[in-house]
Amino acid sequence: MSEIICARGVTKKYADGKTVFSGIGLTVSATERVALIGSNGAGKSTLLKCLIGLLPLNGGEVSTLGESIGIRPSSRQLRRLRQRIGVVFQHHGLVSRQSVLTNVVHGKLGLAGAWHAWHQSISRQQWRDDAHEALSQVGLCHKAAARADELSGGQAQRVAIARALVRKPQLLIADEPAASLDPASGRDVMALFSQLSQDSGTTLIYTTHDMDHALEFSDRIIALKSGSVLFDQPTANLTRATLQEAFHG
Ligand SMILES: Nc1ncnc2c1ncn2[C@@H]1O[C@H](COP(=O)(O)OP(=O)(O)OP(=O)(O)O)[C@@H](O)[C@H]1O
Repeated sequence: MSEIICARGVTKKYADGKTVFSGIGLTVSATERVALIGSNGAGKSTLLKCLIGLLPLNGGEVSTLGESIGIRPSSRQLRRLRQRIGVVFQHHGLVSRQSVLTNVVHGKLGLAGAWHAWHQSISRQQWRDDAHEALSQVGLCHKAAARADELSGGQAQRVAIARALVRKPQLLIADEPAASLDPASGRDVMALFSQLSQDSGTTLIYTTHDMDHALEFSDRIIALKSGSVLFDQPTANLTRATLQEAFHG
């Protein structure tokens, strides 16, 4: 299987001088579903952002989707990279007063030639068609005309997933996508992510504190602890007891 992420010796410090992690190495293969676990402050979100160029590194190298991100990636490299990645955060970040469809169309912004395309009515219709398709993938076509602030938390998170999918990404990144949802809605959202990534062969990397979500929806689990990788194993080799080590002591 081809590698789509290869990180070596990755070190990250924030401006206050605190080192979040150092010397992290990992690879992710195409079509893998990877759960990143660890207790609060372990550095999961920071590592995700480093892997996709949202945060600069202080040391080491990352190659993601063929783009080498060193300490100073060019803005062109970062733009190319971001066009091929869909990101979903814990808080959906929808524009509350706009329709669900418009929110999904927003996922197209930032793609190459997006503003030029928007000024051509054929492309605009194409974008709406793509947004409807993404909404049907998350089972919410019937909500296309609703305002975003009329949705439940679980529905809003599914719309955020559709907004990421409308870019037809090669890599889906989800930072605690279920953390603000009730247990049933959270599980539904994770099951949806997992299914969509398997159906389309899209690589999925997500962070979670929920051991069931890690065990049920990943092929591999990477645990961060005390600034380094505690373990990086196929999920089939792991038990709840091993996962607990990532959260205690
Ligand atoms: N912008 C920032 N400036 C300074 N320190 C930061 C910043 N963002 C995060 N940190 C610190 O970096 C460390 C790792 O934070 P990060 O959010 O990556 O951890 P996490 O594992 O995702 O935590 P959680 O599970 O609570 O979301 C924490 O100590 C945090 O306080």
